[in-house]
Amino acid sequence: MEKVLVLGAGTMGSGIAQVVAQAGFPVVLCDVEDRFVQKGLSLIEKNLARQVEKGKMAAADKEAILGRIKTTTNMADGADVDLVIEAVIENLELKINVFRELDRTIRKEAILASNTSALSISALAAATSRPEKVIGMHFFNPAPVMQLVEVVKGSATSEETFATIKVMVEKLGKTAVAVNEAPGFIVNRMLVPMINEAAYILMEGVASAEDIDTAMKLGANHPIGPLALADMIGIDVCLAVMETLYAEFSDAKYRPCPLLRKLVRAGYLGRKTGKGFYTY
Ligand SMILES: CC(=O)CC(=O)SCCNC(=O)CCNC(=O)[C@H](O)C(C)(C)COP(=O)(O)OP(=O)(O)OC[C@H]1O[C@@H](n2cnc3c(N)ncnc32)[C@H](O)[C@@H]1OP(=O)(O)O
Ligand SMILES: NC(=O)C1=CN([C@@H]2O[C@H](COP(=O)(O)OP(=O)(O)OC[C@H]3O[C@@H](n4cnc5c(N)ncnc54)[C@H](O)[C@@H]3O)[C@@H](O)[C@H]2O)C=CC1
Repeated sequence: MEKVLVLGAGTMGSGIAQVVAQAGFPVVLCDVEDRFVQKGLSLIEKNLARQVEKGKMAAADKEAILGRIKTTTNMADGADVDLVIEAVIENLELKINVFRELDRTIRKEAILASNTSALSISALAAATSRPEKVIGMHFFNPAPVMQLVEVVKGSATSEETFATIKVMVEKLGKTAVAVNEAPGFIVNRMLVPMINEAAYILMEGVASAEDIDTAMKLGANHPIGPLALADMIGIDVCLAVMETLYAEFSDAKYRPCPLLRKLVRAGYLGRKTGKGFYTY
């Protein structure tokens, strides 16, 4: 693996680009508009500056990492990469279109990976002429901190592609777990229904947001409470995961909490919009 294109410079794309550049690989970071790319880049700069301030990183290393990140709004600037990590919004139709375009634009030898939270890798692969080179590479938020990457095999993913990505995950300093495609993979199938249940507890007036979060921090030793976590993930992403689980399993136990929908409709998506279950 020599060069990587990260598509989408939001919460995850920016964090993933940082991880890849920090591991020494050149990165092309692409989003649809320059202001989104610049926002992602400034997030990376802020994270690296914090590491320098804490004495955990040399200032020269920060500059070297930033020097490895090239920004663009034109996917074709990454045409010669070895790996694409797609991190655009969690919408199947959009991702299918993106994979169709990637397949046309990026050299045929490249692996096309998706950071999708819950969607079908096989559906994305079917939009390309190289389904054996399409795979899930699911990072966790915040990507620079969280150790896990779920490596998700779709119906057509080859063992060679899986092995290459597993080695890449190790080079990024992370731990891979192997997943045979299923809605929500491993973590989100358990974690997001828990967040959904916390939203129901709030909606039913059983407890306040603060008390729900305190309960799970002190009663279950979670690092942050489920509602604060939802704000960190993005309430739109949580809702999209629940909708995928509900539709794919056709099982009422995954029904999305109406409060999630109400917050998303209001534009209260969490930290990224300054308001969600909490105000920032
Ligand atoms: C939706 C999906 O598809 C999948 C998902 O991602 S689900 C979400 C998975 N993530 C989680 O469950 C996260 C749960 N929360 C946590 O683990 C912790 O609260 C946390 C790591 C996020 C923050 O830890 P904390 O102890 O509360 O705060 P803090 O002391 O400020 O941060 C700890 C470290 O993380 C770093 N950090 C925190 N937020 C960060 C961010 N957004 N980006 C980069 N680094 C960050 C801090 O700089 C700090 O680094 P050092 O140890 O090097 O100093
Ligand atoms: N937020 C989280 O905690 C996690 C999210 N994910 C997944 O990662 C993906 C991205 O999520 P976030 O970063 O949270 O979303 P986000 O909303 O923060 O960022 C998405 C970015 O994609 C851009 N985008 C949209 N269409 C595009 C296109 N055609 N080409 C290039 N860029 C495009 C948007 O402009 C935006 O900047 C989703 O699939 C999500 O489910 C995975 C792990 C954790």
